[in-house]
Amino acid sequence: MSVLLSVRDLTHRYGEFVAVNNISLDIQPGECYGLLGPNGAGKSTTLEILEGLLKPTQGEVLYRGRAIDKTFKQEVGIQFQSTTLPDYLTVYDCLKLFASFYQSHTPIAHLIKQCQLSEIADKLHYNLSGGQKQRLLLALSLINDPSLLFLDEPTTGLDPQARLHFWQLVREIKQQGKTIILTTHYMEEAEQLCDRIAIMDRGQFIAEGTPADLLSDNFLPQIVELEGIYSQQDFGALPIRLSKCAGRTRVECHSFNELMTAFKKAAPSLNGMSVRKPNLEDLFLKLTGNELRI
Ligand SMILES: Nc1ncnc2c1ncn2[C@@H]1O[C@H](COP(=O)(O)OP(=O)(O)OP(=O)(O)O)[C@@H](O)[C@H]1O
Repeated sequence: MSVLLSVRDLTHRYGEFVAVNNISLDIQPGECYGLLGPNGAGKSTTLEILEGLLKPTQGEVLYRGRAIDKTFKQEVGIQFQSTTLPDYLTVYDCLKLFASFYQSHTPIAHLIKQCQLSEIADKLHYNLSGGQKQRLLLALSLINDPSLLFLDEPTTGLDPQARLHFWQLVREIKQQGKTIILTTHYMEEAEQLCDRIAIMDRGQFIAEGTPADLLSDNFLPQIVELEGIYSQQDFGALPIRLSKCAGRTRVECHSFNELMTAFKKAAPSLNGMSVRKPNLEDLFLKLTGNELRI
């Protein structure tokens, strides 16, 4: 399968400050690729370069093997976090306006149905709720039936129902064969939607791969959290990884049953015990640390 978007040795500086530091990646057709990272990691800068909106200081971006040119703009869709539109436009007017920018476009009725805008098609766009606004921005980004869709933190500020709804929409769009590049601060969102992710920190990629591979490379299969402080000795020679925080012990292990069998002390209290699989939030914190980014 040929690569859709290829990024080589990309660096971007704002003055002396290096915001993106020599990253390379390949986006395959039909995949959903997630760009994750703490505040200030360089995600938006990278995204703007990939969208063709910002010229990198160094490096190249190739779309279908060619440098980004005018045809690229016809083939991509960008869902911005907000868009400035005249107040007097209804949802339908906004779609009509965006359709007029392209020689051919997806039928507006289809987008209204797909993005569940029927009931609000006549509403002024500035009166929409957060979830409705995101659905309109998504519909606008799909107006030219793009092959490649950029979603920049598309569910920030949405309530859980609206977020679940939005995820379903993204899955449907993906099923149509579109390629998606997504940034998000919600690890569950990345786990739900992304085939592959990259975690960025201080302008560099510190991990890249499928969520499943990254989790199995970085964690044992189960995480057991116990009330109280324990040490390796309490579990004999069982291969585990232990960490302690605020009166609790977190144990990574191959199997909960094995862990309990190996336990040398009286059985730990079930109160406050949890058993779960590692997730992307664990991975994110493991790789980027707990320090607040300012
Ligand atoms: N126009 C600019 N001029 C100078 N510095 C900038 C500019 N835009 C971004 N930066 C800096 O570059 C770094 C990366 O910013 P960027 O917005 O790409 O990060 P991000 O990962 O998208 O962050 P967030 O998750 O907070 O949106 C930050 O330190 C930011 O302050």
